[in-house]
Amino acid sequence: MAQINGNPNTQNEDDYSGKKLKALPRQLLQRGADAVKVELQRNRLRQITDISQLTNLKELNLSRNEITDFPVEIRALRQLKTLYLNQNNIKTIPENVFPSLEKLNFLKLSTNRLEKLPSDISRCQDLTYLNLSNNCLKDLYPLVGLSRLKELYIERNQLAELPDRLFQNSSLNVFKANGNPLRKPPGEVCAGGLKDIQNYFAMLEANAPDVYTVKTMFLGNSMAGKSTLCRSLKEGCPVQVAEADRTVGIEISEFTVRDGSDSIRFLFWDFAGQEEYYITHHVFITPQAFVILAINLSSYKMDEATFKENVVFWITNLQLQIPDSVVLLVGTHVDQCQDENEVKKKKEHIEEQVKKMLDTHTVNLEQRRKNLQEVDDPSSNSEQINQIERLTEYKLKVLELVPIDCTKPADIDKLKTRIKAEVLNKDTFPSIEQTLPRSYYEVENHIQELLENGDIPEHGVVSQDVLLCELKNRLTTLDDDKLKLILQYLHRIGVIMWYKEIPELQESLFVKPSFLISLFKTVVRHDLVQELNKISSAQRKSENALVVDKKRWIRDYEERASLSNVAIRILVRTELEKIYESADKELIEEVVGSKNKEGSLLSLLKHFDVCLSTKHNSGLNPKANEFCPKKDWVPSNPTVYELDACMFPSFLPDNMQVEREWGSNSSEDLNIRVYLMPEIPHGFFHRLVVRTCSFYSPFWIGKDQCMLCCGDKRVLLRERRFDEDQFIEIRCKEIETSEDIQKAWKVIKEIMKRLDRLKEQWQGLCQKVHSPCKAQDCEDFFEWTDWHDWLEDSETNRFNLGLEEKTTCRNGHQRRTELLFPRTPDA
Ligand SMILES: Nc1nc2c(ncn2[C@@H]2O[C@H](COP(=O)(O)OP(=O)(O)OP(=O)(O)O)[C@@H](O)[C@H]2O)c(=O)[nH]1
Repeated sequence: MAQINGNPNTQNEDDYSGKKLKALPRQLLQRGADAVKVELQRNRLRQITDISQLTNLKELNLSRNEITDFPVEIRALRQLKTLYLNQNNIKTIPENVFPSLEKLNFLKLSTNRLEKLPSDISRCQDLTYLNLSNNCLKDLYPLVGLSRLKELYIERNQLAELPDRLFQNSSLNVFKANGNPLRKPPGEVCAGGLKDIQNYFAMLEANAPDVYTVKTMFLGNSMAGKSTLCRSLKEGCPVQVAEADRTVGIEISEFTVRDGSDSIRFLFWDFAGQEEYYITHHVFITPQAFVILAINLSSYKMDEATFKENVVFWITNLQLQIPDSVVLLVGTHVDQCQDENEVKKKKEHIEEQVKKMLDTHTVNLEQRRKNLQEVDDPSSNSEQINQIERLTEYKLKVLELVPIDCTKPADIDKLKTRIKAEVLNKDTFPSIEQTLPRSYYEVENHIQELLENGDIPEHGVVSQDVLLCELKNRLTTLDDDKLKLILQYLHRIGVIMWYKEIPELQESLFVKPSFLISLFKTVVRHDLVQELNKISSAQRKSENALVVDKKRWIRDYEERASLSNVAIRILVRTELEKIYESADKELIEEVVGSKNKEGSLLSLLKHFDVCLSTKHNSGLNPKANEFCPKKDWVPSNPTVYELDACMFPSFLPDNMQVEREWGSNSSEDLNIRVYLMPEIPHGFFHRLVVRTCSFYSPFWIGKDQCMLCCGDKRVLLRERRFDEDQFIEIRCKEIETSEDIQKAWKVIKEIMKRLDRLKEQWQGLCQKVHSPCKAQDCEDFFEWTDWHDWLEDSETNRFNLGLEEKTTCRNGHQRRTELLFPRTPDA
């Protein structure tokens, strides 16, 4: 059949995708009843008229167009089974469309501007897949009654409540709802999945109380007054914190404020301000948080450098990690400022600079969105455009600065009143109110009682079986399954810790999070060298270590950020004995491990990418499998237990070892640059290194470089932060044969997969992938837009390798394509 625009692959299939169409092509309409499947995605369609002529249409793809009004004519397509309308600008769907679509079973309406669903959508009784993510929906009641629905996606809408009848439907097996201001059930319940939601509704009483819970994080530079604020707010009066009593790691506390009949429960997380601790902050920073950013006003100088140090670092990190958080600026040490005028000026300076910073952020986002839309085929960038649009909506809220003197009761009161008012403001905190079944509180209260009565050891580490048994004795109506779901919820809100996903820790629960944190502090601390120096001869001898061993532990830590496992065992044991006087042997062994078994502390530190196992004396991971020529690479078991030491890449002083092993760069190196915008987040590179090196071998790690060996090939990973363009470079050396190329791309793919997964933890981060032109002095590059498809693609042959096609840069230099990307331009 002759066709000018479309590509009829089969007689019934009409492919008009990506043709910049503004109206339906005549040829298509002429097909009338012959058309069965029509692809019109990635065009510029705004209105869809005359489509009712295609009376036999079974599948219609109108995604990634510019449709604003729902195409009502669709109602005439009675044979329609599959309909894609995602990534358009549809605001409403009229009534009387869905009752006619009796056969429709797949409907994708994600990324539109829908505020409401038509009440008759439930008449679409065959619907099994429905995607409504990225809209502005507030109510899902119209979906009740869709009895065959199996998959429902409603992420990132404005839903506060979900209808319980929706979950009485037994067919539903996939349900995703993150990114909504949910209170019934709360987001932390939904995060557990369908079973948790069903369980929640099954337990929810008609008169279940509404509570306000606020996770409050105290951030700011060292000595800014965070602990003072935290403790004073809790006590309701000024509390003096001695300078020597610096926060190590994180401190957790809790208190409740009453406001008439309402009570607000605050969970306080006081983060230490010294840089050494930043590497563990990501473990505890969670979404939907209220952040109190403390700034010492007396030492604040009204210049760029102090603003950067005291404010920019924190706000940028929050913007990247939890862009929907609310930040209250608190200026401390007012009593040490000269007069009110100084306070006033400093407050104005900080607020002005913050405003500028947030405005620049918005302008940059807008600019980036424009750039992505102005390309020839904007739909190829639609994922990134969506992300930016979401970020523009999820603005970080920074509230007016409260200047206080932490030594004055009236000021503590003033701050408390201000915090209460902000927390109860629905515009600032839309999802602070939560409705929970009583049994959720009961479980929590019983755990506290068990701790107080000594039925759970003081440190709060308890096995799953013991805890379940104790709770079942007390709460006879709850079975194991229900209890486990409630415990998981308590883990998600940070009241207890239960890392079910770490095999070594599945069976243990930490019902006192502060205990776990105190363990972290024993090895991640600013004064670790001092602590190592303090190790006594008796402690040394308990591990059969000599004085020279102790000296080597200190030297290795200082020079290579490598801490011997023996030293870790001694430090943790000392700490446990200090806290609990006579800590039981079993606990010590569980936490610190032994010569043959890794303890839970190391499992956790590794799980959170804080450190990785190495040999004490080298940067090598000798147990990992090598990537051998002519043999498919098999990753080493990531849980391999190394006897010797842990390396903390964030604390490495230099790159000397890596540079020695790598040698010099060559213009022939395979070279990929992953640009991260607006910047590479603090800690990102080292976490990537930990993830990659736990899998590959052997490796050498430096301050901002890391070299991996795969068979006889060397791969370099490095962080480049020279100017505003910050990127992570992946280079591979000595690539000659087609086999070399294949192998190198396989390694790069593994690294990029880890990078991509890690990036998910920073919602505000965007990325671009380039391969620079290899010609000398040429500054041109090739942009790689479909790298994401490559990562997802399980059949590597979709991206052809080794076809010896040539690619030419804008300056006319040619290179074989597979040396730039793992694909040919037309693949
Ligand atoms: N005069 C005065 N002293 C304050 C004020 N706020 C805090 N301080 C003192 O400043 C010192 C540091 O306060 P902390 O609360 O320990 O500071 P931090 O931010 O928790 O410090 P890190 O633990 O290092 O992260 C303490 O000695 C406090 O007593 C204030 O408003 N006025």
